[in-house]
Amino acid sequence: MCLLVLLIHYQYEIPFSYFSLLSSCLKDCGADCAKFQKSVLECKFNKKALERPYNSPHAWGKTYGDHKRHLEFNHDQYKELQKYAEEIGIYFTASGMDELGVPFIKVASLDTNNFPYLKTTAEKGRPMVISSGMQSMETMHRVYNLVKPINPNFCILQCSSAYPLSVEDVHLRVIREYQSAFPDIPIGYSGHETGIAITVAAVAMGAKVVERHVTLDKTWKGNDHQASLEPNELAELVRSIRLVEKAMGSPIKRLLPCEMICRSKLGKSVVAKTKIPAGTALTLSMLCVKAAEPYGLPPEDIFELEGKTVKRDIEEDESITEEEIEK
Ligand SMILES: CC(=O)N[C@H](C=O)[C@@H](O)[C@H](O)[C@H](O)COP(=O)(O)O
Ligand SMILES: C=C(OP(=O)(O)O)C(=O)O
Repeated sequence: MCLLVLLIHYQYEIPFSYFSLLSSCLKDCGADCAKFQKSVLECKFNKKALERPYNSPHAWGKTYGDHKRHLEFNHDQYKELQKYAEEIGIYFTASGMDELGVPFIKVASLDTNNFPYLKTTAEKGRPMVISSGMQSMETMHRVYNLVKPINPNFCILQCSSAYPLSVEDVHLRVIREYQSAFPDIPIGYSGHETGIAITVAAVAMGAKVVERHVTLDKTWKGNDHQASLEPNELAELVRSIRLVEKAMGSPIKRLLPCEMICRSKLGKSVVAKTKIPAGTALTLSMLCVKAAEPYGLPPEDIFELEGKTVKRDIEEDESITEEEIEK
């Protein structure tokens, strides 16, 4: 069974007091990890970008800088959240930080082509989860070639960065491209679509790490809420993922023990269409295919029976078994 880490992206627009509630809910739903975003805005944006007016209905300030400052947790709040995650037994991490001692570092899509940051992060030696929204395949090859020699312990997530993401923009097939281009690392999926079906399909395609945003209410103000899952959907997603993981099973196609009951009732055999006296050389016109008692020769071998002789008289409608055929 594949190892699946479910990353949960908290919505930072939610009042801080809701986070303990969300954390226990994530734990109850069976998620493995709660993930946040953390940034030092002056490092992430230049002055003009912070001063840019932000007119979105989801804006929490007049400029993008004011908006982002409103949303950012401080260090103590992160420590508190980390402590709570520890208490309830769920992994805790964030994109863009490692000073809190997280088990792995998430490189958010916006930093994936930030090669100095990527190099420094890889040099820390922690496992990395690198998302690929807003990037091209060529850039992802360069990301792989940069990170691999420094830190082989990383995975790449297919991701398209729009909120909510429309179905046509998901491109699950990129998962296959990544799997064949980078066969020695796990490939995953960071989804911003609505609902759970597409994320479950990503797991069926072999995604080993899954990230979704989570919220307590999709109608709340904030850019990502609509693309997030509410607790009942999250629980359903985890259940469905675990189910699909099990159902992926083995690539070996064979008759299963659980199919024996059905085969004994409905499985087809070679049956005599007419009475066949001992010593007769068989022709196809003497044979037919039926569900029969006892179970006889498999019908897929019927053409090989032509010309073979039978050892004893066989009655019309009787199954033909291996023992009755001359070698
Ligand atoms: C690419 C990236 O960072 N995407 C993040 C993760 O998916 C998002 O949470 C954005 O931060 C969010 O959509 C931005 O919304 P606003 O601009 O309203 O703060
Ligand atoms: C933006 C993030 O995730 P992604 O790029 O996977 O959407 C993030 O982790 O902050």
